[in-house]
Amino acid sequence: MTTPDPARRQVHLVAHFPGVNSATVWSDPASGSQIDFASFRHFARTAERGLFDYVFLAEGLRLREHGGRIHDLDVAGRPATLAILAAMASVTRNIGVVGTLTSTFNEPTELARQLATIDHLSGGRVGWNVVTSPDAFHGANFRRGGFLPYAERYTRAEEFVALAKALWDSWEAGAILADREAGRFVDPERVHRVRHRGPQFDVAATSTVPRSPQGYPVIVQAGDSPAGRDFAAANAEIIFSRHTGYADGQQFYRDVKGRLPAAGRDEDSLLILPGASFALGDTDAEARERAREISLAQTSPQTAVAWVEAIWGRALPGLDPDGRLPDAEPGEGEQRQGQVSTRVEDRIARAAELRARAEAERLTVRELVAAETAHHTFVGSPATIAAEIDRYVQGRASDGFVLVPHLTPGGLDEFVDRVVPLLQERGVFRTEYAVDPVTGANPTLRRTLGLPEPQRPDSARYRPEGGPGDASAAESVPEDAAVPEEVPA
Ligand SMILES: Cc1cc2nc3c(=O)[nH]c(=O)nc-3n(C[C@H](O)[C@H](O)[C@H](O)COP(=O)(O)O)c2cc1C
Repeated sequence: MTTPDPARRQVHLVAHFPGVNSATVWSDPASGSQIDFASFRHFARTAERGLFDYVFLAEGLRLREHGGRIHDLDVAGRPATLAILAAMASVTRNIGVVGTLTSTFNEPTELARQLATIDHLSGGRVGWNVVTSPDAFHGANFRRGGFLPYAERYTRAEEFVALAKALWDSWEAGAILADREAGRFVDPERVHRVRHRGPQFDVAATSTVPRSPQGYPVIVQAGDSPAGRDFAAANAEIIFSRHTGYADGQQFYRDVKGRLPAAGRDEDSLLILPGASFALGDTDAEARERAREISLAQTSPQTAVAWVEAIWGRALPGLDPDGRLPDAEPGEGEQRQGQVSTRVEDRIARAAELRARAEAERLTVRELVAAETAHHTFVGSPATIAAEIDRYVQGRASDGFVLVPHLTPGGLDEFVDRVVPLLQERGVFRTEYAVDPVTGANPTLRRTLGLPEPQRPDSARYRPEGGPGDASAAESVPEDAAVPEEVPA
């Protein structure tokens, strides 16, 4: 084990709890529960043993459906994010805990309070992955039903995050006096009400929670459109991306980092971490064989048929997973709901492409689906995978990876045991967390990530005599600053 080499870009690693979905091999005898606390504890502690930056949860607000029925790969459930973050924080000490929570269906004051609370309980180790949620299928879960028009989802996200930050910043340092002699606990002059009027929210709120040890939770974003990228450049400190190819990753990296100067930010204030899966073996050949086995295990006969039906947009009764693709042409219906990746623009062209591949490679339906959905980013021996991760980071194709193992909860263990030491030997991965040598205090998540702590806005902005500050930023201001009656559009 060597110390990190300051001349080389450092790798960031995130552990994505796999739960149960189409990439998880739940039928493997080594697979455990996706909901028992023991699974979350094992996974979070393994990631902490591997000195990962944080452990991560995606969010699914509604069980997927296929052909109007619950899609079985979601039946096992998707437990709620905040409770799991708190639980994982309580059994770890230094690693960050980051959860996905939609800005489309939550309310800012309540969500800001929940996140700030866990940020305090964990010693400043929390992050929030702000997503805008995919569609009206999920929207039907909520009070207003339906969905927002696409563009409005990002304007709502902007307003949501601005309001959350105003609340998180609304307690000044030193607001808690705890002065026994004077009998004063809080200095009310230093706790500011936030008055916000905007197209999405009209709120007069006070935060019930002081600023956290890292200021406020780290903001993560996952969304790929130009609007999503602009939102990230203005608001996020991390992007969870889908761009796992090397050249594609470099292009995405340049694009997003190129948007930062317009937002007054520098390159290192935003980290780009694509999702990645891996198949390890003692040798590269053994790893390739293992990757093939995993893809086949991920594609049960039922999964293969459901995948083809989702592309074909219709039920295909009698389709043999060990036989050929159907002769019938695709329909126009939506067979699958709640899964963005199965939507197809031109079904007939896609069907022709699949038929051509199956014929050329002499593949059965199941083999074809396994080949089409195989998405291991890293396949090889520990040395090969460590070298590959290092290449991506030095080549600015990413700042590291969000690793998604195929087994819950033990799928990360071999990566921690076999690949992490090799990254450390290369001098590109930490060999310890930055625990305070005097107090023993844990590092905040921002510190672990090497991100600057957010500066609290100048207190003058919070006082009537200081004026409202920048009027263009006055959509979300403390109530005791002058607030315009109407927020300019
Ligand atoms: C890598 C990645 C992960 C995502 N994870 C989630 C998730 O866990 N839950 C969710 O509701 N949406 C998730 N989304 C969806 C985004 O929030 C967003 O709704 C979607 O990508 C459409 O926005 P876009 O057009 O800007 O990409 C994810 C998107 C990406 C790219």
